[in-house]
Amino acid sequence: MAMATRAFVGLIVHSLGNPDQLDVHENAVLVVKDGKIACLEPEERLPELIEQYQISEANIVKMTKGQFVMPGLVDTHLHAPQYPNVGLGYDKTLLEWLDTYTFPLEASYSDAAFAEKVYQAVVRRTLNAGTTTACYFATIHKDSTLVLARQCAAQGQRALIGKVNMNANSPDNYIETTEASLRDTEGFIQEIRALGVARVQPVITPRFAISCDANLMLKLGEIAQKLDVHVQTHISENKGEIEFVKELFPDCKNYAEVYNKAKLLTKKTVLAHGVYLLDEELQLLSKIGTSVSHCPNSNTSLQSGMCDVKRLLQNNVKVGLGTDMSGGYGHSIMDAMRQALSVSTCISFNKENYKPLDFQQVIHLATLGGAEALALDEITGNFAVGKEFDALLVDMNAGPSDLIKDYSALELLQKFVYLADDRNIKQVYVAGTLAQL
Ligand SMILES: O=c1[nH]c(=O)c2nc[nH]c2[nH]1
Ligand SMILES: [Zn+2]
Repeated sequence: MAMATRAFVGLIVHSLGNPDQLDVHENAVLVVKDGKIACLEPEERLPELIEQYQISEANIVKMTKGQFVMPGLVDTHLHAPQYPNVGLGYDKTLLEWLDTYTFPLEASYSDAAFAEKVYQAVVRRTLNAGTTTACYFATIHKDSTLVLARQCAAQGQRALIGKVNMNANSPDNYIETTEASLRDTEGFIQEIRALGVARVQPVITPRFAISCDANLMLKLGEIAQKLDVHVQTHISENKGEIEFVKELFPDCKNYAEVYNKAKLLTKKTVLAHGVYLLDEELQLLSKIGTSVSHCPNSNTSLQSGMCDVKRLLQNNVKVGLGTDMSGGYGHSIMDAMRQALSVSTCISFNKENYKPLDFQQVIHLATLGGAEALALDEITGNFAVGKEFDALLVDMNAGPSDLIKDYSALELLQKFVYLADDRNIKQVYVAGTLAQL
């Protein structure tokens, strides 16, 4: 059945690429045809557009006071298998946290039935919080990672999905040989592509430089190049981690160089955290077009440190937001926006003339910034004509917010950033299809 052509009428907000200033249309009409943005015009043109696009009355969504449409949220970094641990285990820092809580849980995804139960819940929970695009780490298990891909396909989430690679410094019950790691990675890429769902794609996922030896990383870099696949990993999250990487790779002048030597830094690579990246590393990322996923909740919860997003942006590094669940205790990019603001404010306390992030900038990072960070910005991230309609209908009359006076469009957006939760997300669309929440 052909997809209905729809019109959304009222307040429409998105980023055109300038993080400092959103593009706000107070009385607008957005037409969605075949799941894509057909036009964004002033409301006066509604009668003509109804005629031109043959839009039926039932497919005109008129927003009321307090409601608006914005692009869907992009989670550039989260771990689906860690969902059962969300909210647990923040008494340890990264390396001990991995050994104590995370690896034992992830090892249990050799059981695909367990994976099905968790992954169904993760996709549902994140979609319900407005995450229309998610970039997932799964585990080393190919078959249960495919379960996650099928869940995204079935529930209608746009996703990059990574079978994790780990052949070093890992527990005996959660490690793979180089041969198995490469075979299953290529097999996974073939099988996920065979699902034939364009919005669900693979991402090559060496866990981090501690869990993979140089040979495995180089082979993965070559696969990424050969098959034109996205890449994700972690970098410079924690001081102990950075020291260990230095010991393991004494010939590399910094952490980014380890990945660069392995051909893992590309325009389609996203690196999680980057709290302690050096200026020379930022210059390299900027030159290549590799991005950083900023995960403020995780960086605070695991006591990793404070990432200076302003500095990344000033160095022309692409940045998106990530929950890093369960390193972070939140599953929601609404939470990530708030935590990004808090961390940026804390950084400003120790710096002269430092202007912290503001609410418009975090909305940009959560939408178009995230899409750019995942190299998906030709498809999603804002309402440019021809992009897929990944969007939220937000209602600030619900949940924790009472609209007891008249608020301007920018005030409503501020309230969204500081107050909203899933009760404010009335509808979620991915590629024009309404998700069942
Ligand atoms: O926050 C993190 N979560 C993880 O699972 C992980 N693995 C390596 N480095 C990591 N950092
Ligand atoms: Zn992570």
